[in-house]
Parts: sequence; structure tokens; C-alpha cells
Amino acid sequence: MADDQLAAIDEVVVVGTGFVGLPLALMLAEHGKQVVGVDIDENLVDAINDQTLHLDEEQLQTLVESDRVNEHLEASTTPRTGDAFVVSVPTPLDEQTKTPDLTYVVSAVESILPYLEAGDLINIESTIPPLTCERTVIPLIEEAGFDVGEEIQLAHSPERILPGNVFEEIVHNDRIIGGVTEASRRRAAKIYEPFLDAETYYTDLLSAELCKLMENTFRDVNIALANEFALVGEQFDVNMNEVIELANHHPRVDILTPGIGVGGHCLPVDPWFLNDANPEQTTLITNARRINERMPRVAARKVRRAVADLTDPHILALGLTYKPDTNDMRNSAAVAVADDLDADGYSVTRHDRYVDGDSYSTLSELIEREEPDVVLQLVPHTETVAELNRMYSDLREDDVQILQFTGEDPLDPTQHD
Ligand SMILES: NC(=O)c1ccc[n+]([C@@H]2O[C@H](COP(=O)([O-])OP(=O)(O)OC[C@H]3O[C@@H](n4cnc5c(N)ncnc54)[C@H](O)[C@@H]3O)[C@@H](O)[C@H]2O)c1
Ligand SMILES: CC(=O)N[C@@H]1[C@@H](OP(=O)(O)OP(=O)(O)OC[C@H]2O[C@@H](n3ccc(=O)[nH]c3=O)[C@H](O)[C@@H]2O)O[C@H](CO)[C@@H](O)[C@@H]1O
Repeated sequence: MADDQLAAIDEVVVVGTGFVGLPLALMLAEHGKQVVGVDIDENLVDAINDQTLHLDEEQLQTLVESDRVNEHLEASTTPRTGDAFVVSVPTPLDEQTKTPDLTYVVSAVESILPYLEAGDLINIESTIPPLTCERTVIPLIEEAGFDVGEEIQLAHSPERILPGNVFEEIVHNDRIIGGVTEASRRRAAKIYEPFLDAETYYTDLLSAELCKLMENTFRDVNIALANEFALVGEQFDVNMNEVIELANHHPRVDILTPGIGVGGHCLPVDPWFLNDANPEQTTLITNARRINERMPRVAARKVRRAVADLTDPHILALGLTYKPDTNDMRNSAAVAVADDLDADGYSVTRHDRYVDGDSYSTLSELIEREEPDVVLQLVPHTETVAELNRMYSDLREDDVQILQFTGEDPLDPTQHD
């Protein structure tokens, strides 16, 4: 079937309006689609409808406040009918068993079923384990009496946006669309057509599921390699970042940056989905995970060593997010480092202006209030780094030790004393 013979997509129901679903809903509404954003979080639904959301990317915030978006986007706690349903709900990891938790996907698909009509499209954007569409999603739709592929089109287009650069990436990242049929994937592409300025690649459902998991596993394993290099470097007392930079001058070498650990919603989670699918063949992947999970303990050890000469130091920990210039604390290595020091009996006070808003006005005011012996910068938020830079000499005069995991070697807190 030629693309122009596929039924139009005018009304889109986005189920799960969090980090992934909301930007899509905003983009579609801005481009004139009639969008219903469904979420079980009533506060979020109200905030979307009242336009009182605060997003940390300027262009997304502009969309939240746009009249056009307001006219075309309505949030609701229950689905409605529509031409296409996009599922963007969480797919967390059961921390005990390291297995995927599909309960949100199941309840989201179940919530759509009463509103489904022959001719509709369901597109899963959530990151899902291999064969989730075939073994979980398709049976749910078929139990509701629909023939998947004939009456209901099904696609999986995993989201690839990078937190911190969502507006740019939602438009310019190439899209992978797996479909149960050719018509399903081509029709799913129509969802993105209004704003996508990138290539679309078509495949089957399973390949799309695997592709997303492989992308994040690739990054996680490569960060683990950088971290392992940093651990090797420890014994030689060399700055491994400099060595990595030298190695990266090789035309086929591109080593990533070692750090205090790998956080976020995706990299610490998705590799386990592959492990769950095939435990025997994923030993490199799980070893890499374990290395990355170990890094906060390594970082805490470095801090302990750096403050060993101080008696009962009061440590002011700055930065609690999983990476700089975001307010997202999910699986944050910085929190794990602070927890480790806490558990060891250190007095640690934590602050992150990206997370706790106006808990302090200026860093100097906070330092005056807390009177720390050590300022430990765990996350290099641009603003915090600039503030600390300005305060170096004053802090040194007051005998405050400054440790920053942003120095030349990210695993060795640069000491200014
Ligand atoms: N955060 C990222 O960087 C990112 C990037 C790419 C892909 N992903 C994947 O996208 C999916 C969503 O992640 P996220 O970061 O947007 O999560 P999120 O927690 O920010 O948002 C998910 C939303 O779904 C809502 N929800 C849960 N169950 C629901 C239901 N049954 N019906 C309606 N709403 C429901 C929640 O209330 C929440 O608002 C996950 O599979 C994730 O792995 C995330
Ligand atoms: C393949 C890929 O790119 N996927 C991205 C990723 O987004 P993310 O924000 O989770 O990714 P990162 O920015 O890599 O950060 C993760 C953690 O790794 C630490 N880190 C990073 C680089 C490094 O050299 N050394 C490090 O130590 C960093 O501090 C942080 O804690 O998953 C999203 C959801 O699936 C994707 O959509 C998105 O495309």
C-alpha cells in the first residue's frame, strides 16, 4: 500500500505523559494534531491543563506556554478514542531480581482497549524487553477481540532522546520503527512526520525492541571500559584522562569518560533486559554493569582518603542528579556517593539547586550557613562549577577543603587546599 493510501492520523492519544510522552504530545499539538495526554498522575494532568508545568528545557517550556498547544492538547486521567495510541509509560527494573517490570505497559494497553476501534494504530514508545510485543501486547489486543495486523496496526518505535537535549533530538534523531506489518510501521511514521527532520528506518517489532536495548548497552559497556581503565590507572598514579585523550587520537579508538558512576533511567536498567533474555550470553554486559555499579564506592573511597587528616569533617555535598544540568535524580551516582559517606559516619549535608530549587540563594550564603570543613562537588552543574571557581580563594583562606569530581581526572577529586 502506498503511504498516501494509509489512513490519516489526526487524533493521537499519548498514554504516559512523563519525560518521553510529554515532549511528543507537545510537538504533535504544536503541529496541529488533536492530542489527548493520558496519565494516572492527577497532579501532572492538572499541571498540563493549567499550563503550570515547568520544564528545564527552554524550547519545551515555550511549547507548554504556546496557545496552539493549549488549543490542541488536553490531558486526562482516562483515554479517549483516537486514530493512534502511543504508549510511553515506565518499564522499570525489579531491583531484587534484575528483571523487567511490565506492569505499567500491561495496564496502559488494557486502559486503551475499551476505546479501540478497527483501523486504529497502537505504537509502543516505551523501552521494552525482546518479544514484549509478540508475547504481551499482541495477546492483550487479541483477547479484546481484534485481529492484530488486520484490524489493529501495531508498531514499536523506541524513543532515543537524550535528557538535556530533548527538543533538538526529538526532531533530529533518526527513528527506528518496527511493525507487525508493513502498513503498521508506515502508518506509525505518520505520527512523527509533522516534526521529524531525520531518516526513518523500518523493521520488525523484535528488531526494534533489540535495537533500543543494544544502543544503551553499547554506551553502558563503553563507559564501563573507561571506568576500568581509570581503575587500572590508579595503581600507576597517572592522570588516566590524559592517557585516554592520547589514545583517542588513534583513528579507530574513541574511549568515553570515566566517572563516579552511571545513573539515569536507562543505562542502569536496559542492559539487564538483555541479560534477562539470555543470561548465558550476556556476561560482558553484566560485568560492565557491575563495574559501573561499583564506581560510587570507588569515588567515596577517594573522598575518604582526601579528608583523612580531618577530624569529624562536616562535608557539604553539592549536586545530587545523575548528570550535570538536569534535575533528574533517578539512579544517581552522586546520591550513592553521599549515602556511602553517610553510612560510614561522616556528617554530610546535601544540596542541589536544580532539585531543591531555592534551598539556597547563593553558594556563599549556603557555605556561610553550613560552615563546612569540606565542599564536595559531586555533579559539575555549570552554575555550581562557576560559583565554586569564584569562591576558591575565599574558601582556601577559611581553611575549607574543596573536592571536585570535575578535575583533570574525574575519578580523582581535585583538591584545592
Ligand atoms: N527518560 C529517558 O531518558 C527515556 C528516554 C528514552 C526512552 N525512555 C523509556 O520511555 C519509557 C517512559 O519513560 P519516562 O522517562 O517518560 O518515564 P516517566 O516516569 O517520566 O513517565 C511515565 C509516565 O507514565 C505515567 N503512567 C504510568 N502508568 C500509566 C498508565 N497505566 N496510564 C497512563 N499513564 C501512566 C506515569 O504517571 C508517568 O507520568 C520507559 O520505557 C523508558 O525506559 C526513557
Ligand atoms: C545510547 C545513548 O546515548 N542513550 C541515551 C541515554 O541517556 P542518558 O542521559 O542516560 O545518557 P548519558 O548522558 O550517557 O548519561 C548516563 C550516565 O552515564 C554517565 N557517563 C556518561 C558518559 C560518559 O562518558 N561517562 C559517564 O560516566 C553520566 O554521567 C550519567 O550518569 O539513555 C536514554 C534513555 O534510553 C536515551 O534516550 C539516550 O539517547
